[in-house]
Amino acid sequence: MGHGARKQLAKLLDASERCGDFSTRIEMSARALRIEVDGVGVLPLPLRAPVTKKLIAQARQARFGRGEQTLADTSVRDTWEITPDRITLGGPDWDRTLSGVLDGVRTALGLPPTTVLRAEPHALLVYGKGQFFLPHQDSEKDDSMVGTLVVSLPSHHTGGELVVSHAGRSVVHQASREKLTFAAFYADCLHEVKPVKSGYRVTLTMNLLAERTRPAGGRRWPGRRPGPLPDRTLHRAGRRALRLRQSENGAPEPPRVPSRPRVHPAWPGLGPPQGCRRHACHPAPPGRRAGRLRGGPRIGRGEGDLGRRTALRPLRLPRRCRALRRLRGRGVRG
Ligand SMILES: O=C(O)CCC(=O)C(=O)O
Ligand SMILES: [Fe+2]
Repeated sequence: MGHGARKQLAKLLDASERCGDFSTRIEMSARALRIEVDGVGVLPLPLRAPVTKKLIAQARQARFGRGEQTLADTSVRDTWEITPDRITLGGPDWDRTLSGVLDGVRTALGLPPTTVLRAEPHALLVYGKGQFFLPHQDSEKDDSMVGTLVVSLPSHHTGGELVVSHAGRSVVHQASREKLTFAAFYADCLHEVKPVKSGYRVTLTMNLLAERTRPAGGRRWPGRRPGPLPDRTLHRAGRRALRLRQSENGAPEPPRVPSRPRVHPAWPGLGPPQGCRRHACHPAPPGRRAGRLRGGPRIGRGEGDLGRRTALRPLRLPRRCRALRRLRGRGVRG
């Protein structure tokens, strides 16, 4: 990792010591990543239109989950998708860069230093002009998933901002044209991709997994093998992070809603790819519904302002991750 990148991380770590946030963003040199896609080859970064068009030729319409269904509905999600089994990530500095980013993310999100984060590729997404993804939450594939890491590959484009919201606050992540942009957020955050206005936006989405713990001094716990992060450890970590955020924001504890059954994996027939994460979009409760995802008036293509976004909030609570929701007493899943 270069000097500049190290300085940037140090600054980020320092700043975030004081306050864990629900989303964070880090930029890194594009030289850190070598990304190869089956049928296209190694992607030259920054991406240019001819290569991006080759990616689209290899992609399929992206899907999402709603209730028991898996849908490809371009009024909700309009983007191209390449599955992770067709992507190879590498480069001499990639592992070190990613691990530095994950350290920064862990600290910025207010997770304790004993948490070890891992990022697992989920999909390569290509958004052309007018393409978008309406507000939604990402589902967790297992207990260790705590959030999402979106790696935007550098490309010339306008629009296509990633807007992440939680407890009445929103942050907007605009991808760099020259650098890799890493945006991370907790799994309970509502987020959307605004319509791309020009050019192409290309992202690699990754599941953020909290896999094991290590002692604050950097040594492994004696006698412990790496494995899933114990639930209770994650509960405590998230509870502290949540309290910190709530006391800093003055935000009230979110209301509780009844639990809903889990849904089936969102890739029927295809078999769940490794690291599959489901996308769930849920209409708001009746009475608060300004637009519906199915039937009746629809939300405009990606034009949800904050009010509309609120109206489309999922029927479940903000919660850090599946492991943490027991903290709040409810297993609510879309
Ligand atoms: O492309 C992005 O920035 C985010 C995509 C997304 O939200 C998802 O795949 O769940
Ligand atoms: Fe998402």
